[in-house]
Amino acid sequence: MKQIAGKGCDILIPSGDIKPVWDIERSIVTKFRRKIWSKFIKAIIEFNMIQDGDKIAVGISGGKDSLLMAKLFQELKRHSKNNFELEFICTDPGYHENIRELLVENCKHLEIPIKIYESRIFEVCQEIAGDYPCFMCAKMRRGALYSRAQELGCNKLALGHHFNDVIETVLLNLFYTGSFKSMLPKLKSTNFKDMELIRPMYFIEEHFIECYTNENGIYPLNCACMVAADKTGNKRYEIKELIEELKKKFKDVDKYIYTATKNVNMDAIIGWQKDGEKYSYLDYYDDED
Ligand SMILES: Nc1ncnc2c1ncn2[C@@H]1O[C@H](COP(=O)(O)OP(=O)(O)OP(=O)(O)O)[C@@H](O)[C@H]1O
Repeated sequence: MKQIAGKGCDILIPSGDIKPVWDIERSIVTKFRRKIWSKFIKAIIEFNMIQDGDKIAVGISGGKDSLLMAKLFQELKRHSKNNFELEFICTDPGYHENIRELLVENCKHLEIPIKIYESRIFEVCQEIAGDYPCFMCAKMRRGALYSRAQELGCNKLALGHHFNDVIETVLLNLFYTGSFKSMLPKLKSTNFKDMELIRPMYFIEEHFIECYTNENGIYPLNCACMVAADKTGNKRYEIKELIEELKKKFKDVDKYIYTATKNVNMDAIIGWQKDGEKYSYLDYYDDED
């Protein structure tokens, strides 16, 4: 499988065989209770992500993050006071047949009742997105997931972005677009009426997702992209490395990057954007006398 993965991707290969599903589920509320389960619950509560009557489409790409997210939601449904329904959906963007087989086998073993929908996303990106297919691919996948979710009567779409995705996004925006912008834990869709996107893994650190995956012998889809492999230098990996380097000298730098997104001091900001409009602090400078 390794030769199918994109260049520059981290490959997660478990050291042992996959454990029985019962053990895997138990590990979430025992060994990984503090580092994974509690963080999942914290995000759901802090950002008020689930309400009675919700029908949530859980996006499963087959990677480590979304496979864990599926198990977390199943566990939550078993214990939650909230009355909500779940659908597990995958848009197959054109995975290699071995990759698709791995996805199906994993979901079977993990008892995730996945619904897989065909699409030609990789093919389309290959044809028309030139040297930078990632942005287009992500947008198309998101659109396809929203459509499927809506067809299934869902009002929410859950994605498996985790804590490291969040802080890497903050730095990517800072360094490569010159803007201070985060990834929000939930947001309303602008294109799909009454649909909301939620990111319940917002506080879970990637390292613990890797530990859980490895410890349970799960072989997830590792960077199943068939398009971008040789085209783009992956900036996200560079940022990941940079954060790791910084952490050697300043252990909590990751926590501080996140905290900064909650502590923007508008009295010390030169300019900002809101609802597509640009503002400058000078617009208000003389009002403050
Ligand atoms: N083809 C897909 N079908 C369903 N959901 C998807 C698909 N691609 C992405 N997603 C959802 O969007 C999230 C973020 O996608 P991204 O491509 O950034 O994945 P990732 O960080 O590699 O996560 P994962 O380990 O779950 O693949 C995934 O965790 C998953 O919830």
